[in-house]
Amino acid sequence: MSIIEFKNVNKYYGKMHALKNINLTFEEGEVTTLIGPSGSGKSTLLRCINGLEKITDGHLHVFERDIADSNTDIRLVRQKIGMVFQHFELYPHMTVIQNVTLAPMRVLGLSEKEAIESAERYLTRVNMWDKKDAYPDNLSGGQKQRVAIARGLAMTPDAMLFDEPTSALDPETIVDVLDVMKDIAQKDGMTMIVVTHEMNFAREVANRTIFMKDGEIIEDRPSEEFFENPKDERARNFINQVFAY
Ligand SMILES: Nc1ncnc2c1ncn2[C@@H]1O[C@H](COP(=O)(O)OP(=O)(O)OP(=O)(O)O)[C@@H](O)[C@H]1O
Repeated sequence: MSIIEFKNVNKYYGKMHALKNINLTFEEGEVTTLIGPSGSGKSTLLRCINGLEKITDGHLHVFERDIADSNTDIRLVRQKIGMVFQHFELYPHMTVIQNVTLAPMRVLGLSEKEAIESAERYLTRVNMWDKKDAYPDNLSGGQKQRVAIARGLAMTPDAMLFDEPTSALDPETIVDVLDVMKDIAQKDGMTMIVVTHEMNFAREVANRTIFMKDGEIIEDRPSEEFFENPKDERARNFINQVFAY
């Protein structure tokens, strides 16, 4: 059974047709990258999955719940799906450990002791336990993003969405974040959907690559095959451009 299912999904922002008749399914344990030029609808597609954007028409089921149905409790869906944003979205007035323990205590009902134990496990995993008492403003972008990933993992999600997680980072910190993501994909078998411009991550870590342009899915194939031989000219041009330097 697919965990995410798009059927004839359209999304408009006013007159802008951002997603055009999307039909897609995602399976448990898959690592998928969404790639394509700026403005092709990648973030919109990702954000529809956890209800941050509303679809205009069509059907979208996530963990068997109809996302477009106003009776669906979107919080239950979000509990199962972690989200990592480009700009981290950490609470600046809270320390690292407070950021990571907040939702597990409030939403999952963990005691403080349990939440701290869990935070230790995940912050150690992303090599940030030694910074547990630091405030986000005193961390590099890459460190903040690793905390954001630990915060997502601490909710023990069934899937994780990443929206350009390395686009706002200095080049020297990108690799640390990608290594953490690779580790989660390979050791945990986490279901991951990653919007990224990091083609080497797409090629080497993701099982599947979806290439989008102008709100449409142009190619959707195993990453190895896709990068070996993009079939569509638009995909070929894109790949040639991004690997040109
Ligand atoms: N909140 C919004 N209101 C109006 N238009 C929007 C909004 N969000 C996105 N768009 C438009 O929808 C289209 C798809 O945007 P989206 O951010 O999904 O693309 P993307 O492929 O993720 O691009 P990028 O790689 O630049 O982040 C773009 O033309 C964008 O300008």
